Amino acid sequence: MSTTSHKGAAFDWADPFLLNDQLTEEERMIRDAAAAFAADRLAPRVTDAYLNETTDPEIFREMGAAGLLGVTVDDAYGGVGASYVAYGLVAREIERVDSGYRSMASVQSSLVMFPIEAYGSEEQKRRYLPKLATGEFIGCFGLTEPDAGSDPAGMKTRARKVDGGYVLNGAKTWISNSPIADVFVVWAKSDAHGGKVRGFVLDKGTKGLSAPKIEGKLSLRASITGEIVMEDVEVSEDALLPGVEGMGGPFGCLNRARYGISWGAMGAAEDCWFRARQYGLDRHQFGRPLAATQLFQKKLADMQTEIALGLQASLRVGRLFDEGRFAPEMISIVKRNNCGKALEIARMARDMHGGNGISSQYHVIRHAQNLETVNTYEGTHDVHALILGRAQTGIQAFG
Ligand SMILES: Cc1cc2nc3c(=O)[nH]c(=O)nc-3n(C[C@H](O)[C@H](O)[C@H](O)COP(=O)(O)OP(=O)(O)OC[C@H]3O[C@@H](n4cnc5c(N)ncnc54)[C@H](O)[C@@H]3O)c2cc1C
Repeated sequence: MSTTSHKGAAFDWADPFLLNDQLTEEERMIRDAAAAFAADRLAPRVTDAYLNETTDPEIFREMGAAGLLGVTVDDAYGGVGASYVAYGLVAREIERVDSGYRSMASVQSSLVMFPIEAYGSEEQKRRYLPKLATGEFIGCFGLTEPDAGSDPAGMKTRARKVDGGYVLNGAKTWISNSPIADVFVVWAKSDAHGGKVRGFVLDKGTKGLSAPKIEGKLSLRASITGEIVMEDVEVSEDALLPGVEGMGGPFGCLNRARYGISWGAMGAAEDCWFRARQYGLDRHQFGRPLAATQLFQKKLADMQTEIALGLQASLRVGRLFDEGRFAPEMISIVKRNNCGKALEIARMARDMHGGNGISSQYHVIRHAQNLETVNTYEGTHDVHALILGRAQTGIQAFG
């Protein structure tokens, strides 16, 4: 990295606010392990996976072996027991390669392991968490439905109480990992609990449970997505997550995943920024490098600025998370802004690569396509604006 001395202070163009210095030794070690894993195991596979729309389930086992699943989960259950900042750093390194790979890991850690750890019985924790941590089990999280996306409380999935358990009926859609999942965390309105939303943990192979793949995605193609169809799925009482009732259950999980996404999106943006810079130095037009032009440098400055600010904001929210002082609105700020800025940066990097920018070999268009999804899932850019508008005005504008 080039450093320029100025009155004794060093400026590292790639780390303008010296984020590295603000991390603990453990956080740096976890980040470096994730970076090495991403470079060695993920980067060589991603172009083929993306072009062929294939997801190798083995990646979960490899992530587990590298200690990248359940980063914040208690080590007594197979997790790493590290900080939320460490979790964010892992997301950043994985998404530097591809948002789809980060999605696979985010779902496993924040949307499946977290609710089982936070809301599950001791028996559920012991049964699922260690195998989810090693990647032997793959998890998915079913909240979104065909008619309930931004408004998940409008879900139609129902759990009907029967002797010794429940019968579930309904359909979930756009569910990451579902076609290859062993463990399904699904949310349903339960008649035994006054119609309140409850969480259930279902096992693959249960009668009436299926998870067809959604074909033809032009974004996030390295991460498999499917439906969850539940037709009279009968489960015993011990499938219910006992520790939570109402929409606070799924939102507790989403808070964590969204926070991780705020870091991840910046990882994808950094990859685009670094690639655009290098391309500008290497590519000559009109007898000089593209990087010698003012317009090119202005674009690099915009990228550097947004990424430096975005990472610093995510670090702050992560520290507040670790201190138990976070509010969901803080997460809306960083999820919304970092995803929106990352998408702009990826599109800009695509443009700066000219015609080469549309080739899979240069990676930037893949990031741009992926970030379209990242900007939409886990609360769209606009819905997070409405959450922040409500916080300021006291008026809910959702509908
Ligand atoms: C690849 C992929 C993976 C996903 N993985 C999962 C998963 O693992 N689990 C899961 O449960 N879900 C998952 N999702 C679903 C995702 O969370 C939803 O797509 C998202 O919540 C948006 O819902 P929707 O698609 O129904 O859009 P809609 O809610 O129909 O929104 C459409 C548009 O309308 C806007 N809009 C909505 N309401 C308002 C309003 N009140 N005011 C103004 N504008 C509004 C939105 O901002 C958006 O621009 C995934 C989605 C994708 C694409």
